[in-house]
Amino acid sequence: MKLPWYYVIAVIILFLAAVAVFDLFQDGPGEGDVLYQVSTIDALMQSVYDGIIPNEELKKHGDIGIGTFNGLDGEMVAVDGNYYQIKSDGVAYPVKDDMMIPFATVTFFEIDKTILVEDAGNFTEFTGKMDAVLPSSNLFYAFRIDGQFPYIKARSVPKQEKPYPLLVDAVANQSVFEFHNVTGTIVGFYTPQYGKGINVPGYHLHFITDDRKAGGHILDFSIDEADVKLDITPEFYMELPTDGDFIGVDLTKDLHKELEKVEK
Ligand SMILES: CC(=O)[C@](C)(O)C(=O)O
Repeated sequence: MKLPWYYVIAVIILFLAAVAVFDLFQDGPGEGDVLYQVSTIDALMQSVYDGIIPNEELKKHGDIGIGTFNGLDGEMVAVDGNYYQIKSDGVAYPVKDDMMIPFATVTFFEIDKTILVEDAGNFTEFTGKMDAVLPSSNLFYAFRIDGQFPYIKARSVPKQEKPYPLLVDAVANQSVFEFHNVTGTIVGFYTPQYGKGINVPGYHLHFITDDRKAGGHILDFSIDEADVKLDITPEFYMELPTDGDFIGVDLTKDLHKELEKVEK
């Protein structure tokens, strides 16, 4: 018995609809929640600044993220699939596809949870409020916070020349930018304490203004009221250098004291 073509079409549509509805009621993270990382923070701390993949490759793995560029030339902010390089002049430049990346963390952002944060007077208070409501301190998360912020203190670092200095020495020449009552987007990641050495344990946040013209690596900030959009990223993929300074760098050291000087 040959079914009329419209019967077949109807069955296919019904099947696809059933799959879509089933997916909507699935708990937990969305599909493809992969955190994609280039190199490690402890390698960066020890001057591994030569890029290993071009930004054209990196952006295939995420539409939101943070990082830096070849020679430690500025701060990366990726949001809505647009990648920006905030240089030490404080200006956000579009990232060219051939720019090489030594360190970055990106993902395709899917909101799994929205957390209202109120009256966080500084980064430490923000951390305390978030730590109290995170689903678990054992998971990796991506964050996005759009809004107006009473205060943001951010930095960028100038391009370094070889022989490269340690990150803790490079940031001694950082440019610091202070924003007051500024509207924009904070993007970043939470790394569990067991991930130290791989990325910044706790919160690593970058900022870009609403007009996408300025920003940097967040050293301090405050929130009156904002929705923190959170993406649970249970899968982790890391791209490591197979040559250059990474091969011989000592990654057994405990650098948490140096990291505290660099990150905040
Ligand atoms: C260079 C910089 O500020 C980074 C990559 O965001 C960091 O070191 O955390």
